[in-house]
Amino acid sequence: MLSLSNVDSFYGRSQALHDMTVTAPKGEILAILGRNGVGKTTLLRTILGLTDRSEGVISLDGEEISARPTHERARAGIAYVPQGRMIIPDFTIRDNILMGGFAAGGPRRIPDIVPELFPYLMDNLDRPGGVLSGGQQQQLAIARALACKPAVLLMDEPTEGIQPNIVEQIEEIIIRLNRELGLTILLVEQNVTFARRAAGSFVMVEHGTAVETGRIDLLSDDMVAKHMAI
Ligand SMILES: Nc1ncnc2c1ncn2[C@@H]1O[C@H](COP(=O)(O)OP(=O)(O)OP(=O)(O)O)[C@@H](O)[C@H]1O
Repeated sequence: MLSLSNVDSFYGRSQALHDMTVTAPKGEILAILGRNGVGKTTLLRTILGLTDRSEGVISLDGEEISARPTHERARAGIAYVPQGRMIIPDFTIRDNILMGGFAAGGPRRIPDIVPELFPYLMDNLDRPGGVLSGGQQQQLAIARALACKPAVLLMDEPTEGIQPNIVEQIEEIIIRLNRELGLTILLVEQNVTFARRAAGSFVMVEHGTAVETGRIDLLSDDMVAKHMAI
């Protein structure tokens, strides 16, 4: 279980999260919902200690991690699939994947699940990451995160900007990572239909705070219209 209690988070003097309290139950997907710019990415970055400063308590399986540096949070089992994927285009696909293991300080090897999930990546390990399509780069970002041997995956809009025919593949992989590997996933998602299908619980973010949170079947169309319609 990953939880935030009364967390504030700052970029310089600008406060982006206000009194954020939310829990991601172990082995479940938590959908993080809300309009653009409300603080969803900041919530993920705060969990990893990537904003300038934060206050409040962040705990993983009952252990407080809020005071720890980012690399120790990675070693504690939290991996990040950032918005925009952040592939290094000149590095090979192999090296992009192995970078994830480097973050966690573990052995540098490609995780066993990667050939099964992403055969295309395995067949092209020596090619540069930059030749991949958006969807393939998203697969690579997920493979890189898995190399960290995570218990918790933070995923930021993983299907954004991806060709429609690949979106479904990525969605199925997210569900498999949760159902088959038991990963706890915090998923920033604009697609409410997919969030309802994949997630066990949700948090609706507005102005940097959780305005609604609960089991996913309590996510009403009214809440979606109120907090997500443009
Ligand atoms: N590096 C930064 N420095 C200063 N302010 C930032 C920085 N990153 C984000 N912000 C501000 O923090 C607030 C929350 O942004 P954030 O990116 O977390 O929102 P979001 O809900 O993830 O939006 P989107 O859906 O567009 O990614 C915004 O007001 C944004 O301008």
